[in-house]
Amino acid sequence: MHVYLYGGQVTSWKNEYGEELLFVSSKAVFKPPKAIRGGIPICFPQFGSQGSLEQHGFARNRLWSVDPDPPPFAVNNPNKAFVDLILKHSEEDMKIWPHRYEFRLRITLGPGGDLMLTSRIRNTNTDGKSFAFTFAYHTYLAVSDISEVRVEGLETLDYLDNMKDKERFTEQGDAITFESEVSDCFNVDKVYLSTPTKIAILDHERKRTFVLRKDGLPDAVVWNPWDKKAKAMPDFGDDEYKHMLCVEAACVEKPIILKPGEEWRGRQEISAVPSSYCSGQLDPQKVLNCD
Ligand SMILES: O=P(O)(O)OC[C@H]1O[C@@H](O)[C@H](O)[C@@H](O)[C@@H]1O
Repeated sequence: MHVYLYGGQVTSWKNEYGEELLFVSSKAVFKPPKAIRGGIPICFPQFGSQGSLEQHGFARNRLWSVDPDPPPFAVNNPNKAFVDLILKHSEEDMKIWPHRYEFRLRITLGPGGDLMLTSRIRNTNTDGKSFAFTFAYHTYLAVSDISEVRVEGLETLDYLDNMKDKERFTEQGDAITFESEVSDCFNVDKVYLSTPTKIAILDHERKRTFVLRKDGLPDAVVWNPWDKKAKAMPDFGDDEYKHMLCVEAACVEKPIILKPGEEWRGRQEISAVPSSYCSGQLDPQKVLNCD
């Protein structure tokens, strides 16, 4: 696992065979001012462009620190490998977001190779003011070929379509796939609302299933830029959209509000398992029910 202090960002997560499980663009730039294109950027205190801040907020392009003395978690498992990072308000940032906060991020590699991210965000305002924020773990999963991928767990849910002015739609009954017979441009950019806590991303070609579990984050974003948008992004290769999919545990529709002294927690855990191990016939119910 690799973690950058720049962005507090995980940029590499491998399985026991040394295979990379996260996508990072070959054109990614690992220094300011832009966020690193790939891995797991943290979107805070604003997801997307709805708000006064730059797209996805500023946490992803700030320099975080290693937290020397993190407050303990209620349950601490000594067998896990983890790193604690912290980001605090700066005088400069208070000009664009006038709040004091402490954002603690614990990145844990579980005994089975699972990747867990736990965020604890505390309002440390001294002026008695609450603040509101939206959030996402903008997770870039590495996939063999986007046309071989299926996402399960989001069927029949409502979503906001960022490609259609954030209009609200309801997903049809089937698992989500990423092929388009009608057009060669298939930019997917949807915010699924109030989703189940478990989502499965099946990569048929690689026979790998990512199981994403989340807590404190009601929504889930699914994004792939497809070819036209890929070409327009300077830090993204023209064909790289075929080998990635963003599935992001998020809180977008209803911002989180914290009073001074209050703390919020949001967690995302991903495991990568052989599809057969979990699902047999790639049966969605079996994938979602396995633990
Ligand atoms: O290029 P950025 O700022 O990293 O954003 C990438 C994408 O991130 C997704 O989460 C958003 O839903 C998309 O709208 C956006 O295009």
